[in-house]
Amino acid sequence: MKWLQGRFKYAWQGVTNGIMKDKSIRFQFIGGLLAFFAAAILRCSVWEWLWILLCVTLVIVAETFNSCIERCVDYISLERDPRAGLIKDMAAAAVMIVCGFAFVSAIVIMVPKLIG
Ligand SMILES: Nc1ncnc2c1ncn2[C@@H]1O[C@H](COP(=O)(O)OP(=O)(O)OP(=O)(O)O)[C@@H](O)[C@H]1O
Repeated sequence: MKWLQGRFKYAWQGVTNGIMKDKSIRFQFIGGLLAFFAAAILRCSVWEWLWILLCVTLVIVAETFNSCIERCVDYISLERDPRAGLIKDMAAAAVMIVCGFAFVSAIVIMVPKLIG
């Protein structure tokens, strides 16, 4: 049980440090809160809420991994190197792909409610 508490404490530290110290993670958290706010205003169904929750979770997880990879690369070396650039670009691509999925989901769920 103590082991589990320790794990949770360190993971929670990771969440708070991510929000406080990384502007990209903070930005995605704020975006997620806005998505929840929109879902509440538009009276989304339980399934729509779950889909929005999935999108927000995926985006925040992808951004967290992206920031970790960027920091790992910078920790190893701050020198410019095409291999370092490729690693960072691929990590950023993962975020962009997930954001694309979330954007399409938002259009499909929310636009019909806004129109009619
Ligand atoms: N060491 C490096 N060598 C070569 N190219 C790099 C290097 N570091 C960054 N780059 C290039 O610059 C881009 C931006 O990298 P950077 O680390 O500034 O991330 P960022 O997306 O601006 O995130 P943040 O705003 O959180 O710093 C990378 O995607 C990569 O193309």
